[in-house]
Amino acid sequence: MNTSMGRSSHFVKRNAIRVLNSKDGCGFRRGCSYRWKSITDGRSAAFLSGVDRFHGPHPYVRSSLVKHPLFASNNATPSSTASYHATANQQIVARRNEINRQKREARQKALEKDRERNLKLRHLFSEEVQQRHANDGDTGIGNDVPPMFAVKVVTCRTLRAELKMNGREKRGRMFVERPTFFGENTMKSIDDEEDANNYACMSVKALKQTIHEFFRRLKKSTYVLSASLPVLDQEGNVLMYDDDDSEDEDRQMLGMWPLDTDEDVQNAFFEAEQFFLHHQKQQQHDEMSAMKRPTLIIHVTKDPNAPLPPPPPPYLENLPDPNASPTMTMLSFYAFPPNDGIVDPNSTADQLKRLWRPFRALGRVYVANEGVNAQMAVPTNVLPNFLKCCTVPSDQGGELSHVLGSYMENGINIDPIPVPMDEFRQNPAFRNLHIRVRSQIVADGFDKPLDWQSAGYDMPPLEWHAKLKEARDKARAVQSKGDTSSADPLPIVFDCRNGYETQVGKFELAEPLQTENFRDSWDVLRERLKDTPKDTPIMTYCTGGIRCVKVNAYLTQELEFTNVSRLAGGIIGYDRTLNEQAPTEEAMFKGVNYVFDGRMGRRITDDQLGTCFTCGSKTHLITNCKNENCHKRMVQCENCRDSFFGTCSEGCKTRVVNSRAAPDSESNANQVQKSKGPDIQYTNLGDYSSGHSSPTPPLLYEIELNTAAFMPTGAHMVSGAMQGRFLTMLASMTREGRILEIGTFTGYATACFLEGAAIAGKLSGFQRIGTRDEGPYVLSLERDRRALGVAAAHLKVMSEHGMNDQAAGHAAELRATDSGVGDFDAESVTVEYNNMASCELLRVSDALATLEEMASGSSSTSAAPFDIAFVDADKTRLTEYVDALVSGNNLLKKGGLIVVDNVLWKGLVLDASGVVDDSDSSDDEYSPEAGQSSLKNERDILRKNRRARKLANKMHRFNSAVVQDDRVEVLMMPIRDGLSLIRKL
Ligand SMILES: C[S@@+](CC[C@H](N)C(=O)[O-])C[C@H]1O[C@@H](n2cnc3c(N)ncnc32)[C@H](O)[C@@H]1O
Repeated sequence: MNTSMGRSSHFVKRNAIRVLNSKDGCGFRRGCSYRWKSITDGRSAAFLSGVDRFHGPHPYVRSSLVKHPLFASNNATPSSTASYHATANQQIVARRNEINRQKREARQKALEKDRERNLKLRHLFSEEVQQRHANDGDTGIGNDVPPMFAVKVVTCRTLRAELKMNGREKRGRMFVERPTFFGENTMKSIDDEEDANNYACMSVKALKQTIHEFFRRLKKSTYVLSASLPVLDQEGNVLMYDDDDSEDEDRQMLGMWPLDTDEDVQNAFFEAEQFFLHHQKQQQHDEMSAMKRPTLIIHVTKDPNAPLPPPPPPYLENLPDPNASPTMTMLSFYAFPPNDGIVDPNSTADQLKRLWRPFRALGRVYVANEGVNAQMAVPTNVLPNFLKCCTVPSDQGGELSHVLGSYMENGINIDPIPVPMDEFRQNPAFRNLHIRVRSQIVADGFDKPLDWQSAGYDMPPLEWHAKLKEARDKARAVQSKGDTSSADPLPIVFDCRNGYETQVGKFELAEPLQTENFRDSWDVLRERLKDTPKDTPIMTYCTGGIRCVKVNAYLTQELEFTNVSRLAGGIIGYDRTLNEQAPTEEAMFKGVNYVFDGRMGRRITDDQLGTCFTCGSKTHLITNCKNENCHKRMVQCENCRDSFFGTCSEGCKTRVVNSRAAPDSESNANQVQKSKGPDIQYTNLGDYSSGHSSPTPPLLYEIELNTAAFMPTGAHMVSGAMQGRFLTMLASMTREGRILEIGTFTGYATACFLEGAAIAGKLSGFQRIGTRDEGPYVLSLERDRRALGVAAAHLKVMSEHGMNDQAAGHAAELRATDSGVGDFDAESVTVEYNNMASCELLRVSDALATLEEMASGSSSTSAAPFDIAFVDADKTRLTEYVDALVSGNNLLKKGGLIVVDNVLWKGLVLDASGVVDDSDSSDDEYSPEAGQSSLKNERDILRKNRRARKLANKMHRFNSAVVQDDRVEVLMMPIRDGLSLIRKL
């Protein structure tokens, strides 16, 4: 960029305040990289796709900039955090690569060995070698012996069952090279490595090694080998049989002899050879043997002297098969072991993994020095065993009593209604069991830990229920009759969950702390309680109880309150206890209990406390945006969820639609992330069209979101995805890619034109980057300094990073960090894109005046004529703009195209009457009135707006005039708010 952009003074400050006050935005963390999102305002979201520009912003939703609290501290800048994560990620990736490399090498070695063995076998099997052996007659007894032994290996039933060997592993055949010393009728002691290689299988060790290559599972067991000669059928074929667990004596009776020493092994092969030669003789005699080579049967049986495996711990006795469970049970628990806590969290995590493996449980478990925090799904048929495993004391075989056991406050919170397996598979709360070691099980932000053992009274759910009911009745009495007779003050009830959790459900009388993160609670509590007497009863609750341990420790130890209690087992415990012990009682908790697993929430009562993020109606549903790049958590009603395909905005919806419609274009750098899920059922043609158009580059979505954040009242003015793609297509079809834009705003259409101009330049074979005088070049005129500042930042990102996901990330950072965007205080700025096209943003006081100057050739701004002029500003003077563009050839080439936006003027051109009041000529879409009028969602309301009617009349007059102008040819297209293509003849 060839300009210095001024720091935004007024602008930055204004948004900084918005950040601090923001209640409706949220920064969030996904995986290990921080992602920044802003909640766009409803109206801009509705306008983002460009499908519907008529819908106004929803009054319930305010746009805001969002700042992640992590970055709020002075020393944690986004870049330092990002670099920290980058380093951590690099280490993980390097380690993974190293492991993969080693695996590859080992595999390569094994393949190489296999190949060598196969080659050798093939050679030995070759007719030539067989023939040579036959001719050599090297057995010393004048008969020919093939160079290979066939060895049939049979494993016993006990081993098969114990090692869960499949059919193919039960038995098999391998070929062994006949050792040369066999011809000399001698034994060989095989002790060095070379010998072992040359005489594979001629020692116990070598034989076992070869067997392991075919029967890999045997490695895990202790077994003994014995051998027998083959049994032949009447035609001389070797019979295979299933082995059983014969005792020693039986084995001898069956003609099996043990292979305990190397000598035994060699003798066995020797016997096999003799047996074969004997049969060969017989074959010559009666021509019946089908045995082609010496054959030995090797029996693999469990070693009777192997030590017995230790008995299973009591909790694994009679363990049913967890895979056969028809349901899953959701549960949660936490423990703060006293004294030194968990001394070695890593080994505890390993221990938990090992002990819980047989249960096939899923979930998310955190282990830290301070304790364990678990949310899990356990197959219901093994639940009793699992509970035993976690709770049995050490003297009864329990291995977890030092971390869980009696330290699990309120035991294990078990959801009373198990989830059927089908349902669980469709919408899994967890997919794996993740046991992670963390510095804390609940991040609190304290410099040093408090005493978690001393955290107020742990109030049983029914007592809590009664207390709350009593307080509610008292509060009602005070309200209705002004009865203040009671001496006891009402308790303060704190909902200690984060703001988003309380949106869909809470206890009556509760005051939500409204934090974005748990660690923000301390300031909120200190401020709220600063004038409260220390003996005021304070009751706290959260989802499962763990957060209240910390809150109450803070209230008692730091703020010195004396009458503090917390709901034992949290809302989950309350729900279960009430269901089990007082099912007829009306629950004091209303709505949905938000939970941190795939279910998102458990409905406790039918009350709908939430407000739909999209339409503002009441709902109890909470969800995450289905656009995986966004994933914003939001309250959204069923209707909006269906019409937005589970996404939060038109922008995200289009991304999801595009990504599902383009399953094969993954290699495209601009490809948006592919979403999983069922195929989309399109409900309107706009969605269908988006779904069947090439994906919009990710950068453009971020430009829309930035516009909503930086220029909320004008966010509806951006061209949007559908129109933007159309403009790119038009620009790419020109010969030179020379585009003039009137009305840059935040640079959405400018970016589309620049993209198209670069394509045009490439297709036409331009060798140099375009300039004012020739080649692919976009000139965009704008008078608003703030809009230009935002546009300049966007085009800089595009110039440096392109339009892909990475570029989108940089653009998203602009609104997240509020940096790099300021009022434009230069005259112009030029950026280059793709080594092909350049783009100049020019600040003007009036675009029409600048155009007229350029047309006359007198201006310093003059440029070679353009292929396309996009008129997207100053809608009351369209006739003058078209005039300036078509008279003379300085501005627009002969045959060039003028594109005029908004020619249908929100549909009101239909109503346009013959009475046109010209008195108001100060049109500007980006005016306060325009912002206000677009707040309203219905055309009828617009009809009542005098100014809107006047503008519609003007537009109608322009449309009627231009179609009669014989210097041009017009095609009006009902895309979005109407686009007229006006070709200069
Ligand atoms: C509809 S917006 C442009 C939107 C943009 N082309 C896009 O697609 O994202 C109109 C812009 O024109 C600018 N504008 C209006 N009148 C103007 C004038 N006389 N001279 C220069 N700019 C003007 C406004 O400040 C506003 O930013």
